[in-house]
Amino acid sequence: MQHNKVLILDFGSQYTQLIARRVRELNIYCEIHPFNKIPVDSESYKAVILSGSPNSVRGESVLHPDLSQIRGKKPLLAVCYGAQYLAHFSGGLVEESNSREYGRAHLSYIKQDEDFFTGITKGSQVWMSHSDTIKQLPTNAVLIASTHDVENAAFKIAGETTYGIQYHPEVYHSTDGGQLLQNFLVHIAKVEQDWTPQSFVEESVDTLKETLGNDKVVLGLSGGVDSSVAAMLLHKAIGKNLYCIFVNNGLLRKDEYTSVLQQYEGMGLNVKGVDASARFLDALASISDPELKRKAIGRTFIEVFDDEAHAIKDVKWLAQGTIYPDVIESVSATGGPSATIKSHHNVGGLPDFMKLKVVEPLKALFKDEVRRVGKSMGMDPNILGRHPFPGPGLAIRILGDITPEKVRILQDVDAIFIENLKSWNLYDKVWQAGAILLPVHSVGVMGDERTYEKCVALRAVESTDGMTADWVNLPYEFLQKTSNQIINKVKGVNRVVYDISSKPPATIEWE
Ligand SMILES: Nc1ncnc2c1ncn2[C@@H]1O[C@H](COP(=O)(O)OP(=O)(O)OP(=O)(O)O)[C@@H](O)[C@H]1O
Ligand SMILES: O=c1[nH]c(=O)c2[nH+]cn([C@@H]3O[C@H](COP(=O)(O)O)[C@@H](O)[C@H]3O)c2[nH]1
Ligand SMILES: NC(=O)CC[C@H](N)C(=O)O
Ligand SMILES: [Mg+2]
Repeated sequence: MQHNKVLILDFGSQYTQLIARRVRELNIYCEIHPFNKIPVDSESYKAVILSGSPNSVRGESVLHPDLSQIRGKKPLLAVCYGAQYLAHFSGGLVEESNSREYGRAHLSYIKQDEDFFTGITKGSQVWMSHSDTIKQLPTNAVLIASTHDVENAAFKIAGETTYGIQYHPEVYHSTDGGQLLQNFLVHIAKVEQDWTPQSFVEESVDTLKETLGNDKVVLGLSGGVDSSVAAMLLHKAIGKNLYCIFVNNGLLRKDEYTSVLQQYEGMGLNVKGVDASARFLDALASISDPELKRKAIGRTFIEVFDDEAHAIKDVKWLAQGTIYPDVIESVSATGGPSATIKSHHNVGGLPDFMKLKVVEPLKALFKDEVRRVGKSMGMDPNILGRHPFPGPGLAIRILGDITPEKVRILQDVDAIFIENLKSWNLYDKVWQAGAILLPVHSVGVMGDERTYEKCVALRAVESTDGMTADWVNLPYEFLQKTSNQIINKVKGVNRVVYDISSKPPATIEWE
């Protein structure tokens, strides 16, 4: 079945992914493409949204796509830069605004009987983020909304289903933003809301059957949400031809290797556990630099995987749990190089010598959608609700070099922290949590004796996608009990601290 789909053209706004999420929340499928790479089958999209941009339509940094196949031919919604772009190139006037406008504003005027604003009333809060402003609309444009400071806050082009808005309906602080997107997509553009987890599962299974036929597929299973859901989908499509490999890299959480293997047993999956702890710890011996650690782990994963794949006769495909943010993070609208903050390990990017074709059934989904898809296949909520856990595992939470003793200490500390979060009903309220072993010794006193032992940090963050995050305000009493338990029970630790840094400027992991 061909879905109704919406095209989002990205001009590099920090909010472009949010536009996609809000559209998907309406059960409408959408794709983000760079503004200068409009898909050749653009006629197959039912509506188009132009994103905002850090650039300006004035001067040299203008981003100028050819919209001749789109404009006037299908419903078009232009947000912020998009709206300025429409105005500027259709005879309007865009100028630098006297005062830059960021944050909260309220609609002070809405044109009567305007379908675009059905269900939205004067006073509605909207979120602004711009320094240019549309001083004058094109002559064929009709003003449909204003705020106190921005007269031309929304307009439509007469005779077309083309709309421009200066504010950002995609950010959650625009209170009626979801309603506005629904008005535009469902009522004006008549896009059907047919994108549901059930339909996704049915169609993916059909497509996978067709693509993979009778071929064998190997999948790296981590116990995490993404690879587990990918495994279930593939299992539905190809059954016994799916070979899952779960690697113990010696850097998993306490007892995770056995508990995850047990969890998978109940799901009917064909999972092979490979205990490669010694190989990973060897590869990491005396390495302290974070990037070198990540590289050593990535390399060892590939070696282990290569060995295992060779043991399966005639395997043709490698399946991966890649999700949408992984895909779009690597596409930059303006093509500029972005800085490497951390080399994320992935069993992806396999070297050519492995000669496997890659299949990625979740590559169009956001994390919350992956969870919904898993739920619709009846998967264990304990797997779906798990906090994300990085592939390099505890290696990037042990600052400095790694020894089996340090791994054991951190596993014990982490287990107490996570167990307590669960028993205090805090686990599901936190997006990700873990402990970090610091390369610091400090003086303490235990039973009247001087100690000189290790210090651990606890970190718990809230986030939607890991791109930005804030530390969680955990109850003092919880922190008090947890710290006490850790120091009393884990030998070698005499001090616990709590990380109160947001991302940015810190990252979630310490390495
Ligand atoms: N211990 C492991 N054994 C086998 N494959 C692994 C292991 N750790 C990671 N991988 C592979 O690396 C991929 C990337 O890991 P990542 O942590 O981003 O995703 P995930 O574990 O599936 O989900 P989550 O983000 O919820 O942890 C996984 O999908 C999996 O294919
Ligand atoms: O599979 C992974 N391989 C990695 O190399 C890796 N590094 C960080 N992470 C996870 O990504 C999210 C963002 O982490 P940072 O703020 O530390 O960059 C957080 O959820 C991290 O746990 C990784 N996941
Ligand atoms: N958020 C945006 O799209 C901003 C557009 C333009 N760069 C401005 O500052 O007005
Ligand atoms: Mg993981």
